Amino acid sequence: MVKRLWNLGKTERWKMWVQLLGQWLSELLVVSIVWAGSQWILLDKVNPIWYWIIGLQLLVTLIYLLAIRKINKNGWAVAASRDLQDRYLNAYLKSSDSSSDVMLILHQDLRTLKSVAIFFDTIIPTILQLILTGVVVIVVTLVIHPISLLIPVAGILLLGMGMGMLQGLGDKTNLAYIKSFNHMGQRFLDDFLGMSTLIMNGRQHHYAKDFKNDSENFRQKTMGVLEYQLQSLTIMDFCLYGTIGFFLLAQGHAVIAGSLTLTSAIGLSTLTAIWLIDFRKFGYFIHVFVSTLPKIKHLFTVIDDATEMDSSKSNQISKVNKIDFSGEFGYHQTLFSINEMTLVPGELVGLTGPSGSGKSTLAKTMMQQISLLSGQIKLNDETNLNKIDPLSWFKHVGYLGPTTVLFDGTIEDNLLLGSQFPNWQQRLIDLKLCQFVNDLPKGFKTPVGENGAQLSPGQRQQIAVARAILSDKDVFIFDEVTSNIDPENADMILDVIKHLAKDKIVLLITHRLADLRQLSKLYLINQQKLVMGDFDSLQQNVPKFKQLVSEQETLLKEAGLK
Ligand SMILES: Nc1ncnc2c1ncn2[C@@H]1O[C@H](COP(=O)(O)OP(=O)(O)OP(=O)(O)O)[C@@H](O)[C@H]1O
Repeated sequence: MVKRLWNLGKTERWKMWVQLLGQWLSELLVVSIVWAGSQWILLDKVNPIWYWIIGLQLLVTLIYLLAIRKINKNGWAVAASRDLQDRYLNAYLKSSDSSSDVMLILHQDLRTLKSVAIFFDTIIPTILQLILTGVVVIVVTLVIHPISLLIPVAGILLLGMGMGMLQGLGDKTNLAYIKSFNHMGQRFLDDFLGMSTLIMNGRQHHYAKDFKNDSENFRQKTMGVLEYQLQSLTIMDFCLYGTIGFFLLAQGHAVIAGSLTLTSAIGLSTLTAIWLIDFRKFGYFIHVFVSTLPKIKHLFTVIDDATEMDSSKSNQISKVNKIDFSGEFGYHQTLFSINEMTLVPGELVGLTGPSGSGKSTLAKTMMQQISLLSGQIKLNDETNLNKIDPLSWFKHVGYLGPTTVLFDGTIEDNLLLGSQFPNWQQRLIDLKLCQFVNDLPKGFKTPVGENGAQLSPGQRQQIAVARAILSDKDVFIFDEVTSNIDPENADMILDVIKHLAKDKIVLLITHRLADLRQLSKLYLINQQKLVMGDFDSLQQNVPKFKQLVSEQETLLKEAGLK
């Protein structure tokens, strides 16, 4: 996974190398100045090589700080984050349905996308800087006083062991914290939402006690996490600052013993201290990074799933003239099966059945949101739907469900979202759709309000149907579009759908009696099978259909609508 992250934003990666070089040389400049300064103060003369080293470091540092840093700032981090974001969003759009669970995951993923930049602008440069300084420390120490190298190496090993031991404890502490947080959140919400019921029943004191216990439990778990984090910091500090202290003592001892000059001891100590302080920074960043890793892994899973889907669904189609269905439909278990069903332009086909029988499942399968359990949906007698790229398929198919989605803007903005019609107003007149707009003072420029709040449900549905029709697809699926609106608007929309079906493939999913009566080709999901007929034949031959009809008639009578 680290390799995959490394490969993101490749073309801009050189900017990180420039940034790294600038940062690294400015860090080493401090060491060079201290080392040369100590020679100047203690020996009254400076080795000429320092002039060259300091001069070069100073030049690079100044160029970096004054010119490059401004232009180059985090160039790779920005490009790599954008690269990951593009790949993720592309994959997400290909594979999404818009259920609330998916929206929740999307929110989490977007947060991860924001936080992933730390990898490119901080963690990688810190690791590389650590390696570069490490090489300098090793080479210089081996040349000047090899035995001194043992101390930082031992300190780093000790640090690794300490952090490794804490890791296991950390997972347990974090899990306990998350559990108590979830529990507390649920309890709080339950109590809060049901407060008036609790008060009416005089039970608020009992729940207050529960709530108090939960908060105490939560407080303790939170303190546990804080304690653990402090312990980790203490161990890191103990190992690294302890190593620096011990190194200084050892250097002092070497100077007294005469095996090291004082100026070399000062130089080596400064260099090693800087290296160990970088380790301290790295320890913190890696902790942040490790906790983000599972979330980043999820982003790559979404991307990989979509890539896999892409390679198996690479076909395109120019026009849909025929759709044949055969197979089993459902989520994990078969809801119903189809032996044979064909949709062609020129005939309106209805689909009905009891609630939960799987009508919307068929629509979702056609929209490629779920897969067939077995069998196939064949297009134009030649291509299997599951081999068609979803984005290409959506150019040919339009779905409209019972819930209308309108966007804050004018009626015209909403109608023309996906419009292919240059002469769209004439098309609406021909269809006798959205005629209510003529009575509005601002006509098509009337604002609809958030999600169409300024319009009636029937008017909203007319706009949604009109928008679907103006997008000029080959195939239309209308799922209960006449169900939740007044009979007058529902009749008008049914007329429009019938008109549309004269030259388009149209499937109307409905249980509304007035619709069912007018459909000459009607499929009923009955006992997990599809039965075909028209209103009269189904009523005669299928008791379940007869029952559905009589239930609806009773409801209509009770509502005074019949
Ligand atoms: N995402 C899902 N995962 C698993 N099962 C689901 C999912 N969505 C729906 N179902 C189940 O599939 C079955 C059929 O649902 P579907 O929405 O297709 O029925 P329907 O005939 O359209 O019903 P209605 O007329 O009430 O809208 C139901 O039992 C439902 O609980």
